[in-house]
Amino acid sequence: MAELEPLRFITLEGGEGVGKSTLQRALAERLNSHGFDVITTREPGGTPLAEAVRELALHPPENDSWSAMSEALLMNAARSDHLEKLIRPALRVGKWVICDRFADSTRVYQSVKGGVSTDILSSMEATVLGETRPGLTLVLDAPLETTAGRRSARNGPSDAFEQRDHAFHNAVRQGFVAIARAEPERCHLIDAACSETEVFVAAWSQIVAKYKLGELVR
Ligand SMILES: Nc1ncnc2c1ncn2[C@@H]1O[C@H](COP(=O)(O)OP(=O)(O)O)[C@@H](O)[C@H]1O
Ligand SMILES: Cc1cn([C@H]2C[C@H](O)[C@@H](COP(=O)(O)OP(=O)(O)O)O2)c(=O)[nH]c1=O
Repeated sequence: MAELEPLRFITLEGGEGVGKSTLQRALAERLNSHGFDVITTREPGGTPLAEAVRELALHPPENDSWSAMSEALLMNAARSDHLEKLIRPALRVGKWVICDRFADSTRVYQSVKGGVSTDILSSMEATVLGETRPGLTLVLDAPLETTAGRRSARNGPSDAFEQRDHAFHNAVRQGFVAIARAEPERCHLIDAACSETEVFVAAWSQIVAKYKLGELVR
């Protein structure tokens, strides 16, 4: 049987401030420069409804918060809309889609938060994604000191939450590394402590290899 081509659907994963959006812009620019049509998008979000869910999920009313189960449902509801209205239609007409965070973020964040079993998270993921699985997932990894520095350079001094939650950020980091190691066919771990150029070169070489772009992009 002929091997199926990987979907031109690339996801970028990793902790906050690791460099996903920066890499997304650079990859889209490079693909564009070779004449490919590229959609860049993010999760939670990417469609008007999913962006509304993002606002709800990330900024609940003061003195209230979502349980991990509610968050997992919200992320999956947003993802379902995003897949249906943006990602699948784009892939169908031959566009590339580069998404800043996707299903691995739910696996990691909602399980680190506790309270939802891996079985439940996996079954939600399978139901929502169906056949639309990323062809390539680039997992950006860097020491927490590096990402904390980048976040505070971006946002100003890190807030009390970030200071307090070293253990949380560490669990998130380990969660992404574990996924990358468990699924080497789909995922590639990138040392994101390097310069922007080095991160880009590592990511681009994975794309060239995975999609056999070879002569097309030289
Ligand atoms: N490889 C890198 N080296 C140094 N700084 C970086 C690198 N990648 C991104 N940055 C900077 O770090 C900050 C966070 O990057 P960003 O791409 O927004 O991360 P994320 O999308 O993962 O939260 C930004 O100010 C960005 O310019
Ligand atoms: C996609 C997704 C994100 N998240 C969280 C991770 C981030 O804390 C937040 C998205 O915030 P965002 O500002 O996009 O993160 P970053 O700083 O990496 O650019 O939502 C989940 O908890 N579950 C999910 O499924």
